[in-house]
This record gives sequence, structure tokens and C-alpha cells, in this order.
Amino acid sequence: MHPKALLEACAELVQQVMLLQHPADSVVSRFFRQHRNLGPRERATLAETAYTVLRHKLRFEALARSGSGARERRLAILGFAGPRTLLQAALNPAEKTWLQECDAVQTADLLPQHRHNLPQWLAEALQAQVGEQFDALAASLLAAAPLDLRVNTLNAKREAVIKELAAEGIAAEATPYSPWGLRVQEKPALTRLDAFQQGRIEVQDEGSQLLALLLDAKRGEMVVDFCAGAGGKTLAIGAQMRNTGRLYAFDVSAHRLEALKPRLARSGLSNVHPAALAHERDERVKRLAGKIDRVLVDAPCSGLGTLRRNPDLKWRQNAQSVAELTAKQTAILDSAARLVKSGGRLVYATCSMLPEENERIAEAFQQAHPDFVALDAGDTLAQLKVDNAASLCAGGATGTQYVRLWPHTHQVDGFFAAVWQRK
Ligand SMILES: C[S@@+](CC[C@H](N)C(=O)[O-])C[C@H]1O[C@@H](n2cnc3c(N)ncnc32)[C@H](O)[C@@H]1O
Repeated sequence: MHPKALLEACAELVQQVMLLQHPADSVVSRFFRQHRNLGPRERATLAETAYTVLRHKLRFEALARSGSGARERRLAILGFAGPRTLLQAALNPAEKTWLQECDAVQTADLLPQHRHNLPQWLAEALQAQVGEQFDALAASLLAAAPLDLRVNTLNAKREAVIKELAAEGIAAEATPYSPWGLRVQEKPALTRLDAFQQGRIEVQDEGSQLLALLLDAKRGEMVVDFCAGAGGKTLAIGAQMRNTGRLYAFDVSAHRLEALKPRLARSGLSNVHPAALAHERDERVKRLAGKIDRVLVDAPCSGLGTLRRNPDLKWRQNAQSVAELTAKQTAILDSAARLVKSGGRLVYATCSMLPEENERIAEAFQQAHPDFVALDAGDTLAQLKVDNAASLCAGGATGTQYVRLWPHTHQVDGFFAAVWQRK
């Protein structure tokens, strides 16, 4: 594709994602379906340009007040993620001069909001939590996430997969906390690999792996993954159970559960039973009440812990949408807790960094359910032999009551988890 056409296509995609009407990943997928002639490199440049503009929206919008031409073209120039020579070949002389001026602006001279690129309400909420680490957190949220894989321990060993990937020219190293994790710095095409097709690896953030680990599901148990979605954690839990017992994958979205099916087929798991619920108080939940050994509630949340992957969320969520989610989270946790049998374990998790969706939900649940005893997440992870378990936790009297993962300190998405045992 000619550089000029590629930049035009970038501007068109930027215009579409910046409407913020739909999740950016679905806008990008739709754009690719409508432009089937695009090659893999062009697709990578287009997607990364759109994501760069979403990440740096406030700074780029401020810079784009100067310059000429359509606003989305100026934004696409600032966020262009392909080779610089290619960009230069697409620019007219006035644009080249303007870009030079933009490049010369020093980060230190920027207003705080143009450095952190967060909406005011979210910047304040994060600052209140991490204090002087705010700049480091904000910077980490502007970077793309590394690619984490989970090794399927049912049919592979981590060391063997590292060697297998190396033979394909892919450098992977063991993740520091999850015993199943690998981190890959590049973004190789995984789906063509035998290791992927034969279910030895799945894409999963190390933080997500730790939440599945926290459930500590055992052979032969009855387990429910209440908000299973496309089953990222279900697959990890099923392998943890060594493909024995019964693992229900519940979700209200039959569409998401459908995406679990090919992943299940690759994984070799036969202990997983997906089931679509009408709502969290579905008949099926009533029937299983008090019978389940372990229940994971990976609740629908703002997703703000995943800003490295989903930068559009900071512009699509707001205080009002978070308040609506907290009502849903409370209702789901209440209903899912009924499943847990005496002596069983309950884990509540989110990929949010906001206390309203995390500590506040866990505290309110505890108040309303004295028959559930809080377990210390730091102790629980240490018993599971996770290195530096305490450093992954925060809160409570011991400072390790909840799992609290942060992109700037743990190089994973922002996650929260609370653990209880039913009396
Ligand atoms: C954070 S996502 C789950 C991600 C998934 N556990 C994984 O690891 O890939 C939350 C899920 O909760 C589901 N959900 C929303 N409302 C629900 C409800 N009332 N009961 C059960 N699941 C619900 C959503 O459809 C969504 O798939």
C-alpha cells in the first residue's frame, strides 16, 4: 500500500475509534473486515496507530489544535505506529514542519493532564490510592502490555515450551509470579504455532493466571467459574483440577461462552461444562446451592486495570457507569456465594483499580455474610508457592488481605481479588 493511502486509512480508523461509541477492538475488527485487502503489516500499523491515539488522546488533541488538514489526520500523524520514513513519505511540506514542531515539545513542559492522559475523575481516583507513585502508574498505563502466555500444565511443561518457542525463533521467559506463565517481548503470530494449535499455550496476562491459581481448585472437586466469559480462567482452573471433577463455566453471555468452545477443544479438557444463565439468580444456581467446593466470581467491571490493552476504556467509562457496575457486582457476588458449600472457597476478582469495585464490594459482602471468613490473600498465595506473595497484596490488618496487582510495580494488568472460606 502506498504510504499516502496507509496514512489516509489510519486517519479513517482514528476517526472511527475516537467516536468512542463501541469498544476499540471491535471497531478495529470491523474496519479490517471492510478492508480485506490489507496485509498483516498494514493491519499492525493501523491498529497500533489507533491505540496510540487513544492512549495519548489529551496530549495529541492539544498538539492537533495547531497544524492544518483534517483533525483525525493530524491525530493519525502524531500516533503513526509504522516506520518514520514511511510517514515522511506520506506528508506534505507543511505537515513535515508541523510534526517537527510537535516532536520538539518537551514532556517536562506539558500540563499534567497532557502527560498522564487520563480523565480528571480517574486521575484523582488513582492518585488517591498510589500517591507519589502516580506518575509511574500513569506512564505504565501509556505503554503497550507485553504478551503473556499460560502453559497448559495438562499436556506441557513450562521449560519444554520455552525450548519449543525458541526453536520457532520466539524468545520467551518464565513470568516471575505465576508458575504457568511465559512472557514474550515481541508480538509473534501465535495461531500458526503447533504449541498453540495443540493447546500447550493460551494467551493470558500473568495477573489473570494468579487469580485462577488463588482458587486452588483440586482434583475431583465441584467448581464454578461464575463469570466465565470466553473462559480464560476456566481453562487454567480445569488444568489445575487435572481434568477431573466438574467445572461449571457460567455466564449470561452465550456468545462469549461460544468462544470458549474451540479453546476447550485445543486444551484437551473434558471436565468443563459451559452453561448460559438468564441472570445471576438463575434456577441453575438455586439447584447447585451449597454444593460447590470453589466458586470464582470474575465480575464484570470497568476494566480500567487493562488500560494498556484497552485504552478506550478511560474515555468510555465514567463515575456513573462505575456506580452502575458496583450494583451488578454486589448482586452477582451475593448470588454466587449461595453455591459455596460449608468449608468451601469463594474468590471475588476484578480487573479494576478502583476501590469502589474492589475493597468496598468485599467489605460490604463481609458485613452481610458473617458465615464467610476472609482468608489472607498473601498467606494463600504464599502457600501456593508464589514468590514474593506479600508484594502482590495490600489492605487489612496484615497489609496482605487482598490481591492488588499494578501495572507499574508487577508488569501485569491492574487486578483485585478477595478470598473467603465458608464456615
Ligand atoms: C471480566 S469478564 C470475565 C472474563 C473471564 N473470566 C476470563 O477470564 O476470560 C466478566 C463476565 O461476566 C459476565 N456477566 C455479566 N453479568 C453477569 C451475570 N449477571 N451473571 C454471570 N455472568 C455475568 C459477562 O458476560 C462477562 O463475560
